[in-house]
Amino acid sequence: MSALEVRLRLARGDFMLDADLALPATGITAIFGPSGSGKTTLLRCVAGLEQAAEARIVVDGEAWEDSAQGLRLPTHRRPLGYVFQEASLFDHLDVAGNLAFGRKRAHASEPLEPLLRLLGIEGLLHRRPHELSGGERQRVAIARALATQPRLLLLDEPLASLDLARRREILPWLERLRDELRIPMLYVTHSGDEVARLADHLVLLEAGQVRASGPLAQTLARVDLPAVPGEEPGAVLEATVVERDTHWSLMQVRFDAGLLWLPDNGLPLGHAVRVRVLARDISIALAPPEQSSIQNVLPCTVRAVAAAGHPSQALVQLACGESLLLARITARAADILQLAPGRAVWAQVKSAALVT
Ligand SMILES: Nc1ncnc2c1ncn2[C@@H]1O[C@H](COP(=O)(O)OP(=O)(O)OP(=O)(O)O)[C@@H](O)[C@H]1O
Repeated sequence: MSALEVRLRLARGDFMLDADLALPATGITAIFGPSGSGKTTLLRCVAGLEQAAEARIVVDGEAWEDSAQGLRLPTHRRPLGYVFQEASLFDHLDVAGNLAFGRKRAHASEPLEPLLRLLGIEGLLHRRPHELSGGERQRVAIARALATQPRLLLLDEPLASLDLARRREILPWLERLRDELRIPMLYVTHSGDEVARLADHLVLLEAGQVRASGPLAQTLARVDLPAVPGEEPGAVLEATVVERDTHWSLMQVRFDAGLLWLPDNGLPLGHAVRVRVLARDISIALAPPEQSSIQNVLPCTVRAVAAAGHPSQALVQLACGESLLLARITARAADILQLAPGRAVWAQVKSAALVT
């Protein structure tokens, strides 16, 4: 049995949302897809703010909605937290007042201190919302959503109204939530960077249909999924910082099957990182190159080859140990190299970056 079951069918004019998802009990599930694909509608249905013609929503064994049984809990009886794009805090209350709001009705009695520490807002309790930066406001909004001890946290583009600097500031806090909270989080986003950095599980929506739902790394490396406009396909590797070359400002990370040099961003040795390698930054050779400007060369096996949008392009899935990579090359090159599943090749990684 899955910890979070979401089955929905809802028609709205030409738009039809049709989802049947079994999602993990903890961690961040990113709901990703183009504008208008139904991401917000899906979240609103889970929250009971929108009524689907057919719905079955089960959280940790408890049915919140089951249209076949005539069951539908109203929103206020669903133990969930909801975080919106704009932090909707009460201006007339300070942070402490905002956090206290709703706790009584939810019978939430656990102390707030661990939550304040988790989001780094212990020092902000007596400030009013207008005395907070955008990033602090959003951290308080997340804390308020969690203060009622929900069984599910919904986040609808929580970083979309923040500038790049504020987004970078808040991402580490979201990573801590992902690693420490024991409830599922559904996280709607437009941003491939946020997906790569935060998600454990990825749901890809297209025109109301679920095109993919699966663990992040495997799903990002699929060659059969539609391109999301404005997003370059690419894979994510879980790695650890193992060495640095201060002379050239580089650091080396180890993933399960090899090593990569990346621009040094100062993280300490031993630190766990996610590395994003875009498909356009990988080229493929049949033999290890002897003299090349490319420092990162990995032995791989071709797993799949598929058309990639434009007829001149091919997308190649490569297995490197247990990890998967994606390469975008020309269809002509794929033909000349006779790339087919099982072929041993060398992936030259032109550039890889930490997800920041
Ligand atoms: N209140 C509404 N009344 C009628 N149609 C709506 C309403 N809200 C959304 N829609 C339509 O429902 C579909 C799904 O919208 P939804 O907001 O869920 O998409 P989304 O993936 O969250 O988009 P975005 O990323 O732009 O926020 C779209 O076709 C949209 O035009």
